[in-house]
Amino acid sequence: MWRFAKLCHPSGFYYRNTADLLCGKTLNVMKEHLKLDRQRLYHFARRKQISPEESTKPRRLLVKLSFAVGSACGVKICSGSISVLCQAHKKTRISGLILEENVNKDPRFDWNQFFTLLWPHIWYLLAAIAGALAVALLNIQIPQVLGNIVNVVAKFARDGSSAMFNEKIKLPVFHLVNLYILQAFFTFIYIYLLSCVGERVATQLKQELFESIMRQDIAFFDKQRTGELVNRLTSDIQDFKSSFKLCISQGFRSVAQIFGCGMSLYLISPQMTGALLFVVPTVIGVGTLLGSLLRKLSREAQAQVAKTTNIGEEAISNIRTVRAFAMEKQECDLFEQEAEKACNLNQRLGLGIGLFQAGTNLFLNGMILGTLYVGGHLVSTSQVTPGDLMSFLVASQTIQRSLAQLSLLFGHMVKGISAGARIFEFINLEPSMPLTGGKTIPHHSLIADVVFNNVTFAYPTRPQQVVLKNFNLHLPAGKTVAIVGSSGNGKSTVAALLERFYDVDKGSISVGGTDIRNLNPSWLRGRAIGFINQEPILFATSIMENIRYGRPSATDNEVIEAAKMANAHEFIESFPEGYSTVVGERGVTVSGGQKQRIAIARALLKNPAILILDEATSALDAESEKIVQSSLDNATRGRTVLVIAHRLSTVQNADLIVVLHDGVIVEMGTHDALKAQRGLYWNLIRQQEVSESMTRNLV
Ligand SMILES: Nc1ncnc2c1ncn2[C@@H]1O[C@H](COP(=O)(O)OP(=O)(O)OP(=O)(O)O)[C@@H](O)[C@H]1O
Repeated sequence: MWRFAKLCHPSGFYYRNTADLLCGKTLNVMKEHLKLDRQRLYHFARRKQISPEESTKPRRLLVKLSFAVGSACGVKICSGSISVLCQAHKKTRISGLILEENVNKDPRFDWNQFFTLLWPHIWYLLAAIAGALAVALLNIQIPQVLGNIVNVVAKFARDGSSAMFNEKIKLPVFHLVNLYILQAFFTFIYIYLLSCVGERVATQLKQELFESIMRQDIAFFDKQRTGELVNRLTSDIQDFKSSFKLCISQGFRSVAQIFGCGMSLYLISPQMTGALLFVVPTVIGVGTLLGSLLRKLSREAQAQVAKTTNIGEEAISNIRTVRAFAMEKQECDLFEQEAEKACNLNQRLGLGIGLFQAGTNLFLNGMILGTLYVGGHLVSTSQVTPGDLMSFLVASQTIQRSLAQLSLLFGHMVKGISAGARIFEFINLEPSMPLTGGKTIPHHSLIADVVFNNVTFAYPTRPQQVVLKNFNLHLPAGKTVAIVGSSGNGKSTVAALLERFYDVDKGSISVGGTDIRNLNPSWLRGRAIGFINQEPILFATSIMENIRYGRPSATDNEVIEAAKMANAHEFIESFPEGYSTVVGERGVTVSGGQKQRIAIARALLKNPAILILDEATSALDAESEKIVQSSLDNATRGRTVLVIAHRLSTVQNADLIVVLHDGVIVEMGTHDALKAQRGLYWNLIRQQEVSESMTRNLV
């Protein structure tokens, strides 16, 4: 219970009663019925702004949570009981709803997480801050030394003699040179150390973010656009890193200089200092006011930049489709439009930051003029020396520069904080389906019969459309079962559920007698199941590495054996570079049939007990189909096979053929038995025969 309390809130205390409430039986009921895990439930409660104080009152939390879930589901909830929540779930799919809640439109920057990230580098960071402060201290002394030099010069000018000038001037000049050398040394130290910390932190963030993205559910990728994810990995990390470095280096230095030089000013002339005093609070006040405005604008601009990147990325990665439809101009126009919007937003942001900086500079220059006027008057009445006036001017200019730098930093900080908030938000996303954990079955004892038991499923992004309804299917070990039916009836969904890309809403799927929800998902996908689909994706590396992707520990000989089994060895050997041939991005430099055979070899290398063929030959011409089909015949021997096919001629020899219509099995049997029934299967065969004969006639 205490561990849960800690999970709920970093400080670990607030949620003690909530933990009481959600633990044990209640939590189990919720988890079972609502598919909520603790983290997601907590996140949901947070998104609905249920404050820690409220959550110490269990009943109020529950009522509020029920109302939040209820109103989101369109269910009227009159009491805060768990059973009502469960009823709400029956009417709609709360798991989908919670998923929607996962990505916040306006993420907050988590300072706790930020400091945790910095903690391992604390000594480097402290040393860098100390270096920056040392530079500030040296800068504070410079006006004083310059003042001393001016006083010496003024004295000789008054006396009208240059005797002993060198002796008198030597000491302050020597002091100044020392200050400059030390300043250079400490500048080097803090910039170098800060670069080290900045790069380490950025790399760690990048790794954590990438890991988090990689472990998300497939449903997450159904919703998120690739461009936005890439943007977070690149420009958000870059923005965060540069603003972090700037804030630490210039922030500390500027603040120290403002205070140090402020003290010097006071010591030189309290009257002149008094006039300056009201400037700092004014600048800070205006800065805070403009802050929230610029933050909002910065968020909008960054989101628009992400959108633009996404459009560009999509067009580039699908360049063949773009070219085939002669859509280059439209793509360019769309990109231009979005880039223009991003440009406008960034220009408005620039305008805001520019106005702020220009205003600050104008104000500060006016302040220098005022100082000169008042200072000149004090010198003329001998209340201060010319050296003091010089010191005062240089010190107040140092303050001016520091304030200007702070205002500049302000823009960077705004950008960095919103980039950081988005990065942390994605790092903290908890997938509803873990990648590891659960049982693995030793490969040799895996009796891979597969049973779909009363499965009902709708995609999380489209919860209203139930794709499979009470779907029951038994795939006996070592047999081939084919699923046929017209397009959009849920055939590929069956394969996706068996791979556990999504969890079923109702019912269960078992492999070798074990519910796949209790199996280790990585083992299930990585070892137990092989998957070959219509358009396999190859990586832009060598054929050897592409096949080895099936089992990274495989030796070269094992790779070659798998290629032989997939009828791929011959054509690979015919390439001048053989297995070292690089296939280009997404495998563009090999033909469709060759790509398919490489993919079969890749799947065979796993030696999976179950093989899914999702329209594996439908993209090929008759000639290639024959070769690939013979590779598949090799591949399916001794395995439990699920075939999804459009071309019915390819499944005639299956042990069982299942006809799917609207997510429901309407016919089931062997090819001959189904043909004899003269039902939907027979109709599908006739439709296909008609279209094939029409094609033949056309040719
Ligand atoms: N990721 C997804 N998110 C939401 N809906 C989806 C998703 N994938 C498929 N669907 C929908 O689920 C339904 C079944 O799709 P599925 O791909 O399983 O059909 P299919 O029978 O394999 O079709 P085809 O033969 O054309 O490949 C379709 O209405 C489709 O629009």
